[in-house]
Amino acid sequence: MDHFDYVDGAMQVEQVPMAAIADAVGTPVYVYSTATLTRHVSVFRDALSALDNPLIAFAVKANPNAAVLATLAKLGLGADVVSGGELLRAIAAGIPADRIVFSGVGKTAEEMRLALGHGIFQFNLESEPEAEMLSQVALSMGKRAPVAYRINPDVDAGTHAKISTGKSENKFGIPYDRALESYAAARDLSGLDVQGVAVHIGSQLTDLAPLEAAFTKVGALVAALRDAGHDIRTADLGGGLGVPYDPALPVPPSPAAYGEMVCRVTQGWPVRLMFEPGRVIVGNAGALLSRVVRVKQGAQAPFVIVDAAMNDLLRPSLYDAWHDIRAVTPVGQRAAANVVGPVCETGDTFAMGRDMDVVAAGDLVAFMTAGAYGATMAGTYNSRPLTPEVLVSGDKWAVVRARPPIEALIAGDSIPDWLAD
Ligand SMILES: Cc1ncc(COP(=O)(O)O)c(C=O)c1O
Ligand SMILES: N[C@@H](CCCC[NH3+])C(=O)O
Repeated sequence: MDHFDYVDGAMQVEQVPMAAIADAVGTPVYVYSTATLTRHVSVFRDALSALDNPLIAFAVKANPNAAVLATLAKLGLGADVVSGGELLRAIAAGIPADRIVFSGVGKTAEEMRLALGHGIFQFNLESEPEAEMLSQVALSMGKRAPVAYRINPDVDAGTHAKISTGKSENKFGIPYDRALESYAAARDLSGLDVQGVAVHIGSQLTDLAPLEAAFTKVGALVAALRDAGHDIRTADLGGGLGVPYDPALPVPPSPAAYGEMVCRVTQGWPVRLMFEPGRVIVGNAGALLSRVVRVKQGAQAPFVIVDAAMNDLLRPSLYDAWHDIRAVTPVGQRAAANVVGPVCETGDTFAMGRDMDVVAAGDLVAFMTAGAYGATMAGTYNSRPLTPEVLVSGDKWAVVRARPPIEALIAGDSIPDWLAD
C-alpha cells in the first residue's frame, strides 16, 4: 500500500516505523502519510488536466484534521463543507473562501450568514425552502448568494444503501423532473445569483456507469437551463469515487478512468467544472494503529481483542465495511481470527473468520485504508477518549491531534446544584 510498507520486517509509514509512533503516543492512533496525500492530489488533478481550471473541493467530512486540511490547502485544493464547523475548519487551515462550496440539506440561517460573510464560492441548495431562506439571509446582509441546485437524478449508485444519495427516495437534492420549475422560482429570489447545477449520487462507487448516467442528466439540464435564460456557469459533479479496500474484490475505476469519462461526457459544456472528492484523496493515506490486548479462545476462531473499537473506526459496525488488518511485525504465519474491540456491543467487530497475520497479546496491528471516514466519525462511547492523530512526512512526524485525557471527558459534564450535596 502507498507509503505504508515493510522495511526489515516491520511496517513503516514513509520513513517512520509504526512501532515508534505507537511507543511514543500510545494506541489506538490514526497515522497519515503526507506523501500519499500529495500523490493522490496529483493523480486526481492529472486525471482532469484536460479541463479548464476545474475546482477540486476536498470533502472535509472525510477527514477534517487541521494538518490534513493544511496539507491539501498547500496543494491548492478547495473544500466542500456541510456545516459551519467544517467551514471554519477549512478557513482556519488556509483554504480560501473562493474555493469553498457548502452542501447539505439542513443549512441553518446562522450557517448561511457565516458562509456569506466569508464570501464562499457556491452554496449547493437542496430544496426550495432552503433557497427562500438563503435569499432572505443574503438580502438582510445586502448580498447575493451564488448558488447551484443539487439535483437528485434518481440514479442507483450501486453502493451501500446507507451511503447512496442519488435515488428519489433519498433526502438529497431536488427532483430532476421538477428542476426547471425550481430554477424558475429561484430566479425570482433577488438574494440569489443562480450560477450552477450540482450532483452527488453516493460514496465508494465502484462502477463509472451510474456516475456517467448522472453527469449526462446534469449536461442536459445545463443546456435546458441556459436555453431558458439562466446564466449557468458551473457544474459540480460531486465526489464518490471508490477506493480498494478488499483485495479479493475488483479494483474500483482509477482516477484516470474517471477523468477520461468526465472529459468525454462534459465535452463542450459551457461551464467551469467542480469536484468534491473525499475518500479517494485521504482513504489510503491513513491507517489506524492498534495494539492487541489479548487473544481469547473462540468457538470457530480465536478472538483477537484489540485496543481500538467501534468508537474509533465505525465503518465495519455501521456498513459491514472491510478494512485490511495487518500485523506491524508479521511472524510469517496466517490463520483465521475474529478481530474485535473492547466496547460492550456485539457489533464492535472488525472482522470475523478473517485469514490474517497471526498476532499475540502486545503486538501492533494496522487497520488499513482508514484515512477517510475514520477519525472524523469517532466518538466517545464507553467513555473512551477520542482517538489521537499523527501526520508523517518523510522521516518527520507530529501529533496533529492529541489524545484527550479522560479527565477532560469527565469535566465536560456538570452536576446541577440540586445534586451537589
Ligand atoms: C455532497 C457530497 N460531496 C462529496 C462527498 C464525498 O464523497 P466521497 O468521499 O465518496 O468522495 C460526499 C460524501 O459522500 C457528499 O455528501
Ligand atoms: N461515512 C461513509 C461515507 C459517507 C459519505 C457522506 N456523504 C463511509 O465511511 O463510507
